[in-house]
Amino acid sequence: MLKSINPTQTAAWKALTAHFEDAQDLTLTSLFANDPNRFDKFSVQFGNDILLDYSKNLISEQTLDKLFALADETEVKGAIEAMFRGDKINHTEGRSVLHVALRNRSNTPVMVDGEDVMPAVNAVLEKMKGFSERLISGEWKGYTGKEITDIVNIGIGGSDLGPYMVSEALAAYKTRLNLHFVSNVDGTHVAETLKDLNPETTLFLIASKTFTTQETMTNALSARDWFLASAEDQAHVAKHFAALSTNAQAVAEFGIDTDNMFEFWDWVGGRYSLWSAIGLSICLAIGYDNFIELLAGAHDMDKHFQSSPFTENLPVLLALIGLWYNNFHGAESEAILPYDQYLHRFAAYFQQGNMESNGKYVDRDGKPVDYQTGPIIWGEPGTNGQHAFYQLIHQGTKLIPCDFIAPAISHNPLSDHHPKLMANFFAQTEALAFGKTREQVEAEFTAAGKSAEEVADLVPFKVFEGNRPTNSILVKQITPRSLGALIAMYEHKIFVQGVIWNIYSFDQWGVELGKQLANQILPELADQDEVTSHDSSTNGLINAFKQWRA
Ligand SMILES: O=P(O)(O)OC[C@H]1O[C@](O)(CO)[C@@H](O)[C@@H]1O
Repeated sequence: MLKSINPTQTAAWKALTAHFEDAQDLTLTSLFANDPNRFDKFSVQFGNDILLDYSKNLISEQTLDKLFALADETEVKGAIEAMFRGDKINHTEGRSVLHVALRNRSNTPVMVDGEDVMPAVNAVLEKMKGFSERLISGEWKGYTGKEITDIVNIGIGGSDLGPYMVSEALAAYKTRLNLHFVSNVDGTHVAETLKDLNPETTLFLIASKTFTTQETMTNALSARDWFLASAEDQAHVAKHFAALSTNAQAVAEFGIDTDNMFEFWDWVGGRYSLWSAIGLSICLAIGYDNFIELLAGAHDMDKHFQSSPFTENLPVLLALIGLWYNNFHGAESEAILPYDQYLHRFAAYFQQGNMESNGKYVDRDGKPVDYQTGPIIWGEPGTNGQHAFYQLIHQGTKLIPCDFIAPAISHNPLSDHHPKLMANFFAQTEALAFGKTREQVEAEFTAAGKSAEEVADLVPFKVFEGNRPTNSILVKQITPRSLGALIAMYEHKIFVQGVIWNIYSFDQWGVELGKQLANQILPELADQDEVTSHDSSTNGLINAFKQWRA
């Protein structure tokens, strides 16, 4: 169990509060003007894969020193050790937090309740290898003897977002199998997905840690009905359905052959589970060897996180910088902006990763916090975002720290697309940091021959204040290995922030009430009787719904 330390009561927090007051007038323009070595000082490279430039942040060496002191006082180092050691740091569920064991390629023992989990981890990986190789090679045949061509992963939340994001991110490594992801309980999702598929050549992965999730079970039953409408014989299910779960009993009850069950364990959080059997769809999408590379990249980042001094530690640096804006500058959200079309689900993935982990108002003592915890995470790929919401980032009234992510080498080096993409990537952080002054705007207008009246009229709208902070994360190329490292970097960032905010990052009780109420409401929708059991708004809506369907 992690010790409860109120971060606001630390000396470092108080020092940061005073420092924030003193540093109000700091601008990125002056910080860069006063220090020609700022990039060298505030950038760090991870192997030959990832360069983090955090120089365009509203920080000085003093700011960082105080943030490192905060990490020390809140015992971040001890918390990292506790996680890797297998301590039950997910206190409210009484569980260890060991997604790092799933990618522990050095295979050193990792103990849970006195038992090394690595043999079980490796056994499931071997099973995933055999299964994915038989499917990809075409050796595995469907019930009419045809090769499988399409895989449908049915899962939601952590059992969908990670595999979907990675399969898209690594589409350049695609095998011959076509992957589909069904998550929403809205029948449209499964219906539209199955429309063009052939039951003879389709295999379903039912991905659910608990194997009780309403959305997934409903979609799985519809998929089974669709399949049996053609296959007719229940015995054929074994060739077309596999389960990824911790719940062997529920899998057997569903009728899936236990040979086709890929196990994982309660010490794997749903939103940290793409490294587990939940990653089977990734294996099928990009091949087992590439999946192992993904794990290896994450393991490299795990080692870096465990052993690098905080001053060079990418996840720690990102966490502390994020916290500086969240808790001192009052920023409410963070944008993740990948300049890579393949990463189009990256921000959506970390919406769950971050917001389900750190969206908590109760501290480790069970008391409400009196400071801000997890930020709102959002984002879309550049350059699309530039033509949609960047206006607000540049000239709006809200402070939105942004992470810009881009690969130096494209998988699709078509004509001059990549230089153009990258020119935008570099230009945006420069524009956000340094803006455009009134004098610059006036000079441009004058050079363009505008009258003094026009200049006076338009100048205010064309000024960019700048001083908008960004991190730039330049990746050599998006490969399975670098992507593994990138994902693990963000996972550990979330961990560090949760430790400092004195919250439990690995439970998600906040999703339960909605599920409970939906289960109460569902039977009320089955007849035409007027509903009176709720508040007037909920009753009114349910009754209007019933009337429209009558
Ligand atoms: O894998 P399961 O058990 O179906 O759960 C799916 C998702 O539901 C949640 O429990 C809550 O939304 C997530 O944490 C989890 O990733």
